[in-house]
Amino acid sequence: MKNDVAERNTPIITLENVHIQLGNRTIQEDISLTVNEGEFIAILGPNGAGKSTLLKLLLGLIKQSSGSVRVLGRAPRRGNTDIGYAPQHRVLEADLALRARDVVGFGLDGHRWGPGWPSRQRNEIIDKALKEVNALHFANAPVGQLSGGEQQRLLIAQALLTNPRLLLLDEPLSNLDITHGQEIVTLVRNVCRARNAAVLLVAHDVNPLLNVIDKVIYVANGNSTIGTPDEVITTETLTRLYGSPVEVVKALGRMFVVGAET
Ligand SMILES: Nc1ncnc2c1ncn2[C@@H]1O[C@H](COP(=O)(O)OP(=O)(O)OP(=O)(O)O)[C@@H](O)[C@H]1O
Repeated sequence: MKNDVAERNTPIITLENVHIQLGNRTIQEDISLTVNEGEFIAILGPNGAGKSTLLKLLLGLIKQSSGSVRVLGRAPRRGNTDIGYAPQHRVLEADLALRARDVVGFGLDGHRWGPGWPSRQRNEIIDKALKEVNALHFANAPVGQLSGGEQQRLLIAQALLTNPRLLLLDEPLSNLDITHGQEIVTLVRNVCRARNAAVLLVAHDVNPLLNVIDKVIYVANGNSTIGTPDEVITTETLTRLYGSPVEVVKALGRMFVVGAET
């Protein structure tokens, strides 16, 4: 079930006519959008379209060349504890000796309960996050021996440590099969609803997310648009974004984009 409309009227992110240039490459020509409190949004688009770049912009890791960016009422800044971020993740080495709870604890480094606080509070915060992602039972396991889905849950726990109002998840479903991907989607949906946090989740396939997301941001060929999946994932809209013929096929409650590298 999606979020209640009444909860979704406070802007958390506002981009106005934002142009992003990296080196001599234009990543976004003119992106404008608003994300409201508690919204669950998928960021979609082909490889290299600029999905991760959009997250980096919100994190203050890169800067727009023109236009206005507001996140939680301010210009983006590094180290904003109101934002939880889980970067793109590759499966960890099997012989990595760190425990799961140590990996989650890295999310506190640089914050109030960082490594200088080997305290009860630090452990309580880590345990609370582990519980929220249903990972307490493997808290002391060597992280390299955990499955891709279990490792992904740890990254989400890490991102939750500072009680963020905005969660940015970069491809949390990559490397997961359908069942484990669905577990992560349900988990993120529950977190989003329980905390009324906005979530931006980068993905390659909208289908595992169709029943839970409020909107999609689709980026392609330097262009972007935001709306519900039914508004955005259409032959007409995607052909305009890509600047070349694209066909959207809908079957069995799923959406397929044909004619573009997705
Ligand atoms: N510092 C840089 N200078 C020039 N180009 C860059 C720089 N950093 C990233 N890029 C380019 O920007 C583009 C967008 O990268 P980004 O990682 O945002 O894409 P993405 O949509 O997340 O891709 P993927 O789905 O493959 O992860 C890529 O073509 C990348 O090579």
